[in-house]
Amino acid sequence: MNKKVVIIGAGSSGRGYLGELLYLDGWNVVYADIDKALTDQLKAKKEFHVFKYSESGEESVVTVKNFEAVNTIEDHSEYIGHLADADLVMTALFPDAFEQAAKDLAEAIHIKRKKDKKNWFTVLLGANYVGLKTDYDALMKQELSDTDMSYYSQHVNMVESIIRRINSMPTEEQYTIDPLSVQGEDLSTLQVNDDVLLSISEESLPSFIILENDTDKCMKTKIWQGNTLHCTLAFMGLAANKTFLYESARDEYIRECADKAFREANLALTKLYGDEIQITEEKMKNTWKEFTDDSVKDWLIRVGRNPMRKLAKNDRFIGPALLCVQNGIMPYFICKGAAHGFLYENANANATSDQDIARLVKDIGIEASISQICGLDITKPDEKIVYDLILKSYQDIVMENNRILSYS
Ligand SMILES: NC(=O)c1ccc[n+]([C@@H]2O[C@H](COP(=O)([O-])OP(=O)(O)OC[C@H]3O[C@@H](n4cnc5c(N)ncnc54)[C@H](O)[C@@H]3O)[C@@H](O)[C@H]2O)c1
Ligand SMILES: O=P(O)(O)OC[C@@H](O)[C@@H](O)[C@H](O)[C@H](O)CO
Repeated sequence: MNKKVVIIGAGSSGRGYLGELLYLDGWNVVYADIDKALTDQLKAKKEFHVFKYSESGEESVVTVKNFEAVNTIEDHSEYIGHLADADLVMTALFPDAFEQAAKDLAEAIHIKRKKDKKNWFTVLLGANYVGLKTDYDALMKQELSDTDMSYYSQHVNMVESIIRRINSMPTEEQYTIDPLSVQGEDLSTLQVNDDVLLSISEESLPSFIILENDTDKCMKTKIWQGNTLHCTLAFMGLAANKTFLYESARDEYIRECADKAFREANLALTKLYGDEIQITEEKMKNTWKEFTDDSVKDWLIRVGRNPMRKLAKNDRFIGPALLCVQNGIMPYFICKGAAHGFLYENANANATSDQDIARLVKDIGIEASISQICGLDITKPDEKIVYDLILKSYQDIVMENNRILSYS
């Protein structure tokens, strides 16, 4: 009999990456999502398409079938029941959903403890987030009673994984074929911390898993340099009214800035992890080949989405910028990318100031906005350098924009 896996979060990564690989690997997948429109469509259509593009731009399409879908609110008890008897649970969520996911996992753990289930409960955590396991563990501690906590320590294994495949919303053409479709790369592996072997044997794991012994390093070297470059392209591209990532990467000036931001971050990370992670020119060339290619039409609004999260202290700009300063490296281009994030205007008129940084800057000023969003304490010398670099860069961009306007 096929084994059952529940994926919490059936978005681009949940269904378009994890779900697709699990389907090809023969697992019974249950998609659990809070978005009713999405779960209704998954229930009704019973299939979706994943458009994948290889490095050389070749397209392949997988039609994913044989799954169940539950809404985490409307079908709550059915959802918790699935969690409680799944062989494996995976998450593909943004940080603002971690707390709710922890509550739901705690409910399932309570049921398992009451039923005296002695089998291990394995949860593979997925998100672009440095400190993923530590923060989930803390959330679980908050949600569980003492008795459930003791069950948790003996029978629950929460393990970090690295969601790496770039997956985006469909193009208009793909949307017409299938509104549930996802477009992205064809990466067919998932890195998972080898702590997973505490609760599952290697043979019982999905075959596409690659075991890693230091996922914190994997996460930092992903978010604090790859995503730094990616988001610099997004913030600068959006400020220049571009739509797709490849357009931004083909702009010589933007590409140069993102390239230099990556190199600053890479240099800082080598101080942490040694020269073995130093980027080679060949790798850099491949990166630019990939990002200037227009096979995957990745939307800049997706890559730059939720700029406040991305400008937070532990994320893709301030994380590597502080590491640079601590190691005597000036994070000039990282801070330039960050500064462009403060221009981010959400096109949706109903967007809250939580989504619309430009509006917050108008309301409270750039200085307070940088301190508040980036969590920088200007009484600390290292943090003051990063704060100043972002502030000066922002002022420079605004002055330059005004100059262009006044001469045109
Ligand atoms: N898309 C990518 O290229 C990519 C690559 C690497 C990492 N990631 C990371 O993967 C995670 C998911 O990203 P995505 O691109 O799939 O986003 P997405 O917006 O496509 O999907 C997230 C899904 O989570 C659902 N959700 C929100 N709260 C929930 C809850 N409490 N319970 C269940 N479902 C809930 C949303 O309705 C949505 O369908 C993020 O942390 C992202 O940074 C994405
Ligand atoms: O998912 P976010 O919002 O944290 O970041 C947007 C993109 O940079 C990200 O999804 C990348 O596509 C991904 O991290 C590539 O592995």
